[in-house]
Amino acid sequence: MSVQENDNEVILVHPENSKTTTKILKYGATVFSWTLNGEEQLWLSRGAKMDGSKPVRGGIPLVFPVFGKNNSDEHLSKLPQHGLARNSTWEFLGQVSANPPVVQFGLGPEFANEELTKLWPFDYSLVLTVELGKEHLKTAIEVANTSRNETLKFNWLFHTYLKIPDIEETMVSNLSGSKLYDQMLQQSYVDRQPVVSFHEELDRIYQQVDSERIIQVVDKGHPIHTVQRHNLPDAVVWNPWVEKSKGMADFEPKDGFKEMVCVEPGYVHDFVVLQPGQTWNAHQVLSKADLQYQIV
Ligand SMILES: O=P(O)(O)OC[C@H]1O[C@H](O)[C@H](O)[C@@H](O)[C@@H]1O
Repeated sequence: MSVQENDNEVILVHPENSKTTTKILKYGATVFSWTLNGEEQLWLSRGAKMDGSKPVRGGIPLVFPVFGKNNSDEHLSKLPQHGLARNSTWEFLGQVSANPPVVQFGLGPEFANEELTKLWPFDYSLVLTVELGKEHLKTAIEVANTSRNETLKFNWLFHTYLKIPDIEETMVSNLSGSKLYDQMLQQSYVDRQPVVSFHEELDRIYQQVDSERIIQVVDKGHPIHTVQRHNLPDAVVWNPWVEKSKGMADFEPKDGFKEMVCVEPGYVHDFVVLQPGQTWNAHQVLSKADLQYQIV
């Protein structure tokens, strides 16, 4: 059996390599582990809450309908940081393919966190599709506006925590020349550095990065993660470093920031707006892959 379901999680094992697996928690439909030939690719905090009491610190939390904390929209401003999808238990919709194994999860106001749904009372339907390839992990989202008369506006983001051996030896490539909003400096500018490197807390929203740009995480000259995006023009790059890690109760060990970097493909520079009956699709594909030097 390549797909197993229990009360809280769904586990996929690749039929051609039992050491290639992924695990998804129904809470948040959070992918919290992805092993490629026995090697874990995602970072998961040892202090992560897996019991539904808090969004998972690590893996791939799903951000919807708002990225960060909104202060201006009448309804979105009532939601906590990063919305309600990561705080809701999703419905397991089942397996849709055997090789590669593909499963789906669904969320709508009828299943979502009740308290938060009262604060953001819109009609929508989300379907998350997780595909475990021999060499990749694809997560795809479809958002439908199921209302008869109201528009739906939202952000989407895959808050992907990637596991790395050493943040100080890590570079994130292929973002050079892109406009960004630096959340630390609270300023927008164009990144003129050839690669992103890490020496302190870094929290940047790269905006409208051409989807042809394949973002890579490079460790001592080797690409250890390759992130391809479809319909996800923005990419947040984040490492909390020393102080911010100390301040997060579920971030363990405290020096765990050395072994993680978040590269978060999303649609956050603006809202996606759907008219009644419309749908929107996007996906990310994670893999290792050869080094791609791209012209910028
Ligand atoms: O602590 P959380 O709500 O999970 O947010 C974790 C992080 O998410 C994103 O990467 C934001 O850019 C950061 O500013 C934020 O700190």
